[in-house]
Amino acid sequence: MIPSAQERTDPGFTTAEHTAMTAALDAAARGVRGANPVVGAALLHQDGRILHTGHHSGAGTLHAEADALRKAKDAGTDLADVTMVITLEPCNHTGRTGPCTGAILDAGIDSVIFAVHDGTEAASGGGAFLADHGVSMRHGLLAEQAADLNDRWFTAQSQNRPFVTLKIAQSLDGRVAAPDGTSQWITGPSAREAGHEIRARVDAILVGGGTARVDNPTLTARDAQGNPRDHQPLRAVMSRTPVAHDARVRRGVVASAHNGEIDGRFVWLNTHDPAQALARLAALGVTHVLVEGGPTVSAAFLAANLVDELWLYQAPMILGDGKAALAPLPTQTLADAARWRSDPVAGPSVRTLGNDVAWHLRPAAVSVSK
Ligand SMILES: NC(=O)C1=CN([C@@H]2O[C@H](COP(=O)(O)OP(=O)(O)OC[C@H]3O[C@@H](n4cnc5c(N)ncnc54)[C@H](OP(=O)(O)O)[C@@H]3O)[C@@H](O)[C@H]2O)C=CC1
Ligand SMILES: Nc1c(N[C@@H]2O[C@H](COP(=O)(O)O)[C@@H](O)[C@H]2O)[nH]c(=O)[nH]c1=O
Repeated sequence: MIPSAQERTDPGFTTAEHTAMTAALDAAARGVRGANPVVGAALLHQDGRILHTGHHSGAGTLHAEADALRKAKDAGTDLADVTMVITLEPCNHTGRTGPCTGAILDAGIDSVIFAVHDGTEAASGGGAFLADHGVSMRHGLLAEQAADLNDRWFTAQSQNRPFVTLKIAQSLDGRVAAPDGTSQWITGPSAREAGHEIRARVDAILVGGGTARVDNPTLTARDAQGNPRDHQPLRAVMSRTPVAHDARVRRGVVASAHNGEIDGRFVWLNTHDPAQALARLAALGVTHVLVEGGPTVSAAFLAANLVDELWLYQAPMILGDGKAALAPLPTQTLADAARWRSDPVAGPSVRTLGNDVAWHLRPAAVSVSK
């Protein structure tokens, strides 16, 4: 569930519209974080009934508006006297899917309420476009909640960088490897499979040189049987030391679902600066990157405030010594500690996976101008 809707009704909106936006926000939370914002939509009849809701399930899938309209079409719902209530301004461009503005006009919807503007260069202007085509447009309803829902996505967009997901698989005492460097495996099969699901939906996966040297990982996306998944992320190693010629991460892997030229490729990022690494990945077309450690690189991204989402997998194992999950950060006193909060998007923020626990988090600080 999304943080509860604000108690007061926004001026200019009815209670039914308020309820519909709350339903749209809840629907948005069924999506996943990544290259695209999470978005929800509700079709509200004049008589107060919410006819259908829709949500966006990630890059390449139907947008929330189109999802709600598809449900309406499948159910044969009459869309006369219906307002489309959306958490984000409808897009006005053709990306991997068609423009939502067109879908709204085609469906004969003549009234739209959206919560916050889509300020991205490619998708913005949908509100004005629809108004020009005779649709009654209103916005600002539950804008605070809607802006908060995608705060880090807006930040990443404004910084022209990929959305960054960090994954850590640690012991009960917060360690990611034993003193001799062994770490496979700390978490069990279910938690690791969840990690592979993330690998399968990002454009790129990044590790530091230490992980590349100690683990010699493949960084491929695999299913529960160990077979390669259709989509393979670009595999990146961030280090000043060149990556060994025979490193597994350099080995070719075939992505059968071709989403771009970078799929399954390897890239060496010769830098210690996370912002530079992201700029390089962005130039290659990466919009969502999974940072899989190790502790030095994870800490560098956190110190630079460049982590938008964190998946923390914790195993009931005590190592006692070995690598801490994060290299030291500059925090000296509790008041300066970086705060995180449970993420309501993509299912329960805390869940049990086999013997392990997965905790889905996002930075607590709101660092976006709304
Ligand atoms: N359980 C888990 O989830 C995971 C565990 N691990 C474990 O972690 C251990 C490796 O730890 P660690 O060496 O910290 O791994 P890292 O992957 O963080 O690699 C650190 C190395 O990356 C380079 N580097 C890149 N950016 C920076 C930066 N900003 N500052 C300093 N160096 C940077 C340096 O190499 P160079 O000098 O060549 O430039 C540095 O030595 C292994 O034992 C591995 O098994 C690793 C990943 C996940
Ligand atoms: N040890 C550890 C993880 N480690 C991560 O997995 C990488 C190995 O990837 P691959 O060679 O493709 O299987 C390794 O380098 C590190 O990034 N992950 C987890 O989910 N649980 C674990 O216990």
